[in-house]
Amino acid sequence: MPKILYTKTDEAPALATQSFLPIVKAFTKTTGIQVETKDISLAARILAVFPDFLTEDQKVSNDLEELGRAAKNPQANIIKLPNISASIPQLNEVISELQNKGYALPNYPDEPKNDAEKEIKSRYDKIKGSAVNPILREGNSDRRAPKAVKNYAKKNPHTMGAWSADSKTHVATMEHGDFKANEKSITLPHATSIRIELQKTDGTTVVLKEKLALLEGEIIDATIMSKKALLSFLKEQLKDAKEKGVLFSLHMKATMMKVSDPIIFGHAVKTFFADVFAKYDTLLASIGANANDGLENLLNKLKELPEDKRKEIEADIENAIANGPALAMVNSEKGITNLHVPSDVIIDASMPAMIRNSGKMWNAKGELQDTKAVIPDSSYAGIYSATIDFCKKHGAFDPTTMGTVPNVGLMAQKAEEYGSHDKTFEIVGDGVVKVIDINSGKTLIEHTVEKGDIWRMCQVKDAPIQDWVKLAVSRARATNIPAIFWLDQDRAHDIELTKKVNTYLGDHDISGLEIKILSPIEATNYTLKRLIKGEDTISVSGNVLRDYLTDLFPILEVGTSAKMLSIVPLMNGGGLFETGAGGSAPKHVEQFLEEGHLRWDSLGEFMALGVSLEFYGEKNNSPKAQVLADALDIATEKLLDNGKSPSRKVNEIDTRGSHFYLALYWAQALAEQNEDAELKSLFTKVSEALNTNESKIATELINDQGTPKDIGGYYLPDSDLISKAMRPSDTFNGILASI
Ligand SMILES: NC(=O)C1=CN([C@@H]2O[C@H](COP(=O)(O)OP(=O)(O)OC[C@H]3O[C@@H](n4cnc5c(N)ncnc54)[C@H](OP(=O)(O)O)[C@@H]3O)[C@@H](O)[C@H]2O)C=CC1
Ligand SMILES: O=C(O)CCC(=O)C(=O)O
Ligand SMILES: [Mg+2]
Repeated sequence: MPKILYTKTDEAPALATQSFLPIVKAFTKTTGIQVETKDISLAARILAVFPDFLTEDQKVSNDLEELGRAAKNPQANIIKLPNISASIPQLNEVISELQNKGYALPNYPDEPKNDAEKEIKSRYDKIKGSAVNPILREGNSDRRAPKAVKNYAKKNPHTMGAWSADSKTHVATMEHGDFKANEKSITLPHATSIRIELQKTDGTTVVLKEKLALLEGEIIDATIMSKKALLSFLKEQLKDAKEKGVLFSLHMKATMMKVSDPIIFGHAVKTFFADVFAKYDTLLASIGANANDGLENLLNKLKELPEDKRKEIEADIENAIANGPALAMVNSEKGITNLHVPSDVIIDASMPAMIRNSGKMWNAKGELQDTKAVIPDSSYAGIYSATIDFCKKHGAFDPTTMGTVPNVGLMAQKAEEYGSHDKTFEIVGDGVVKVIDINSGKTLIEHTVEKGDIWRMCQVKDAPIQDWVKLAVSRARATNIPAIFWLDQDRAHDIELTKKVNTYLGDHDISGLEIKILSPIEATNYTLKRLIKGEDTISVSGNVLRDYLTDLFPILEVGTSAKMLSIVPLMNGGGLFETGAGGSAPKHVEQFLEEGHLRWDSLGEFMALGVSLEFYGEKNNSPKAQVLADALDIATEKLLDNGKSPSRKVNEIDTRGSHFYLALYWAQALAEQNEDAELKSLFTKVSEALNTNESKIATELINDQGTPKDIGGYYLPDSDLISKAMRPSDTFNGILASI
């Protein structure tokens, strides 16, 4: 029996699910469509891999593994909500919450002392960071702002901070010694297996990866970030930020690049607090303080020291903050800086937010200030400097007139950096890292390295590239919009990819289409020039740029990436429908717990459900599914037009109210359609009941706001408490139950 698999995740989206899913189930039930939930929350993913530490009734199924298998099934129909990609501080928090709830899980062993601890660490390391998306993404991505969303933004523009030509905001990126500069790439002429080893100058060899099977036509590349070059770059930038009087901010993706980026983040922390680390080096090591986990972790670890010592170090830290360049703040009221938690500032969302805010970030006084955005690796930093330069010249973008930039992104089968963490290493000693073909014994790629350098290898299989080119051509054809491949002829990897793009474009009829290959900086300028004229341009990009561009353009165009339609046509024939393009917005939970108001916008869920139902209808020859999908589309558009999206302020419509209005409009559209008499008659009654009770339900939902909420936990909240909190209208619940 075909099903729609709906994911239960974390934080705000998981709260929203508790209110939205009962509506979905009530509406689909009558048509025989089954909607099944799969729990891929961070807590469930941990419990699933530690059964040996749990009692029988605490054990849970491994839903992520099941979903990963389902994604390869031609029948797959998966709705995927954003989930937490956990940093180490988040991992420690969830473990401690679960332990307090009676789950006898082991601690995360930062520095494992024996084989048992190594094994535990390796289980946790697989859960850490972006551990869900790469497993489900068995296809490339098609993300765009639907017409209704774009039209709504044009009529109801979000605020955009003005830009001035003399803004001191800029991007700082490395000019040598980084991943881009050191990249080497090859395309494999035939399938083989490789071994990765570090041959140290002292004559010993460390095997970094025993064996990795590669397919014919697969592109691999390897590169290093030189520690020395990075440290001198960071030092220079700190000095320059102070001299120029701009905020120092670091923008990384410590979640997705879970091995490399926390190390780079840690170097920034150690460079900023160089005096503190020099003075207390051994002491800090003895309490297990790890700069890679951020300043907050360091401050927490200090609590293990005698009070006078703790105070002394805290004073030195404060002193360093006072004497260093001003730091960009994540929360100025609480004193949380850009260097506190590696997962607080995530580049895909943080850079667009800054650009939308006149290129400014918050300083310690809670005021906006020009910023130095430090993005150490220069592979992709240029797209942000080009956008910033563009804004300095042309002023802020105007949502009422600007065009749109849909994206076709290469990501299938862990393409490009996604998943590269199993092939990323912090080098333990000087020497040479070699990628060796096990069959021929030949060295395919080698790099001379120094202790502390970060070496990383990425792969892209051939079939995903073919699929990506095909998707790009089909989107260009369907929309008649120019499609630009963002590929850099100065990067070894992109040169290999370009050869394939040129070959595979030959497999398609591209007559009459405008298809170009431009470097990321050229592509940015080309796209932005068109954008301000109201012209649309498809960006066809690799995985990292897919991530960056699908927050950048949505945030500028429609105010948030939550409103994106995000489709992943799976290579085996199924469909994965991601909701929005953004994250799990932890700030929203905080507000919900304090004020009982949830501002999560579920538009992404509404649209994902729409395309999922449509896909269900086509796959299973189910006209009823199509009727539901068409009615949902009408309802979503009406919701936008009538301003029934969640407000940011307490005592105004929130996520729950917005779900109610979706249900009301969905029922109305089903009552008004004439394609399915059975659905028409059923939903005429539902629609009448919802209409009659509209103001009563809306009032019940608003009246529930304004007081703190207790949901019994953060990572593993109590499902009864959440359900109670998210479904406070008895009237609405009663009508749903009657369907
Ligand atoms: N696909 C996935 O599974 C993804 C998961 N993540 C994870 O999400 C977490 C937070 O990531 P971060 O990069 O900060 O990105 P977020 O997208 O969560 O946050 C950026 C800001 O965007 C706005 N926003 C995003 N989604 C919505 C929504 N549905 N409704 C209303 N506003 C929204 C909010 O702004 P404001 O509150 O100012 O209105 C929010 O603070 C991390 O754990 C990260 O790993 C991130 C990206 C994708
Ligand atoms: O997997 C993740 O951690 C983030 C994914 C993401 O940001 C995206 O796909 O846009
Ligand atoms: Mg993203």
